[in-house]
Amino acid sequence: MSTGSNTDFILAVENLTVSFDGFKAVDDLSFYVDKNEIRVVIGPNGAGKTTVLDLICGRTKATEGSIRFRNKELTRLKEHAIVKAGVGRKFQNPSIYTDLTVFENLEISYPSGRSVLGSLVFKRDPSVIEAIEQTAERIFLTEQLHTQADLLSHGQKQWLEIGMLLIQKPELLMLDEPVAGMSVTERQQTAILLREIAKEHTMIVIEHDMQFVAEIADKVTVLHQGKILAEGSPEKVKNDPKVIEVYLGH
Ligand SMILES: Nc1ncnc2c1ncn2[C@@H]1O[C@H](COP(=O)(O)OP(=O)(O)OP(=O)(O)O)[C@@H](O)[C@H]1O
Repeated sequence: MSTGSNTDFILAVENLTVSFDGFKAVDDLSFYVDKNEIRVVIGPNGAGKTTVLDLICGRTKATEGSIRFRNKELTRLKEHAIVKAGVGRKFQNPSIYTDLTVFENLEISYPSGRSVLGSLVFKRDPSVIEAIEQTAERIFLTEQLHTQADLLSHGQKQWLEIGMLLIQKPELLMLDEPVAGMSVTERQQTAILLREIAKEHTMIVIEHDMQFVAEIADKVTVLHQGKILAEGSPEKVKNDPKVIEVYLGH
């Protein structure tokens, strides 16, 4: 569990607003995330969850408000600069190189590792190999290290993409529905994996599966129409009549 308080938060989102042709998808939103916290964002379709992640990673520009990550203002930065500042994002569908092996996918993702085109004279650095092997072990893919990514199960592909993020050591990882399409066993393993990752990183996760949310979340933020409907422990949020009315009851 996170032991921090609002005085040592790593991410401070304040009065964040984005309008699309006058429609406020995110409306004067403020929330704070502690270091090593797993924050889960839930809410009905169209609540603004994905847009919040898009704003944090710079894919969408805010109309108003601020996003401070380790006291650095992100709203003025370009996407690549936000990645460089330590923010990694995984999208809903795995974006891995299907014709490469697990090893090669991780190698490409390693900072200053081999480029996609690769060079024939490229010599593998032992420290890179070690980082790849450690990451593969964490994401349960040691035995598949030299398997072509295309042949992995859907769940294993999701883990590989998490691994591709992890190897870049972002301080903040943002995951959009990481267990979508996974089997029950894969979900359980993913919960263990995320709790393990949270020892060294901070995470924001969008998720619908409330069982999974209860297993991983330190704190849950419930969005509705671009605003916070409720926030607190998974238990507190689950029993909130407003949350039951607009989301869980459906
Ligand atoms: N680039 C855009 N232009 C116009 N409208 C947009 C844009 N991006 C998002 N929206 C709108 O903003 C609202 C919030 O969308 P968003 O995808 O963030 O919701 P969500 O909570 O992630 O929903 P879901 O669970 O369905 O993914 C929706 O009404 C969506 O149509």
